[in-house]
Amino acid sequence: MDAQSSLLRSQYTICKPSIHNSIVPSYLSTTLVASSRTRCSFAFSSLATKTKLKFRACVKELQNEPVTEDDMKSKIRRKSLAVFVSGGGSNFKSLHEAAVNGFVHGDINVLVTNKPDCGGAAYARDNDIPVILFPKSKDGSGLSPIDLVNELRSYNVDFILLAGFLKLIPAELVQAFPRSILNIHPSLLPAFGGKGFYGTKVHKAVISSGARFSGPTIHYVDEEYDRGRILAQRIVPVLPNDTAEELAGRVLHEEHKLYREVVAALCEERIMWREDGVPLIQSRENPELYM
Ligand SMILES: Nc1nc2c(c(=O)[nH]1)N[C@@H](CN(C=O)c1ccc(C(=O)N[C@@H](CCC(=O)O)C(=O)O)cc1)CN2
Ligand SMILES: NCC(=O)N[C@@H]1O[C@H](COP(=O)([O-])[O-])[C@@H](O)[C@H]1O
Repeated sequence: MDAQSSLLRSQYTICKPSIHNSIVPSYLSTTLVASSRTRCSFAFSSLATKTKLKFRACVKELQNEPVTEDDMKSKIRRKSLAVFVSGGGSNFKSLHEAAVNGFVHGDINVLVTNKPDCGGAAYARDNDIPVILFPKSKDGSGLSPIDLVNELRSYNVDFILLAGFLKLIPAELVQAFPRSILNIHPSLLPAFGGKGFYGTKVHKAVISSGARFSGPTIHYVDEEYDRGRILAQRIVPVLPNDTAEELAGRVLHEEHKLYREVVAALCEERIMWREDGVPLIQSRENPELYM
């Protein structure tokens, strides 16, 4: 092993190779994660072109050349996303636009809904995104939980994003996609969450409580309503003469921005889990900062 590779090994925590058959020298055919300021983390893919891109990006980093966003994204696999809606789907549309314009390093490959005539489903059909009915409706149409898991697997779904979906996600789905299902809720959880707290009902309860602030929460989904690990929140003021509709509009505006930022971090693998189980988002600009 030459001096450079031994230096590399001394500075970095060597992890298990994520993918074999790389075309680069053996001492680089592993995942190296910098322990110091310059982070040079790369996992080589089995595709020569991607490996060259990743290797080039890492060498640029080691040579202290600026690494562009494209360099970063060329090292990370583009993610496959499923969105679940029950209503108008403004968060879904916002996320789809972010995926199309490149802000989110992923593709929304399937929409799931319990309301096939809702606005979100119409938008999906207009944009050639397959629509799946879940759960089963009274006439027997729609998928069972196991069939839905299998269907999502057929789209290679990495993450499930709930966006105004009003049915309980069953344990089969939660267990099939661990730490991979997010929900956006229009209050500062744990306040004003749980069964019965959805849509305008949430905002009416916030106003009635006299709370001075509200805002969206994005959290991981577990078997209960709104009890999963909180990942991100934003606050908005509750004004003295607010109607539920006015507060809803103020919160929804923040929801769109927050969900785009969180899903971008998710797809760029910038979610870190603290030892006590709290998930944190690593800043895109400065990897030393978390939020
Ligand atoms: N397993 C989970 N499933 C879902 C979660 C979750 O956290 N874990 N979040 C909800 C979204 N949500 C709040 O963010 C929510 C949606 C609906 C309800 C509710 O009370 N629904 C009614 C039925 C409403 C209807 O059919 O029109 C009910 O269950 O009686 C509470 C919270 C999505 N799923
Ligand atoms: N408890 C779940 C819940 O109330 N979700 C809320 O439904 C709305 C969906 O709007 P959209 O369909 O326009 O994205 C959003 O405000 C979301 O926070």
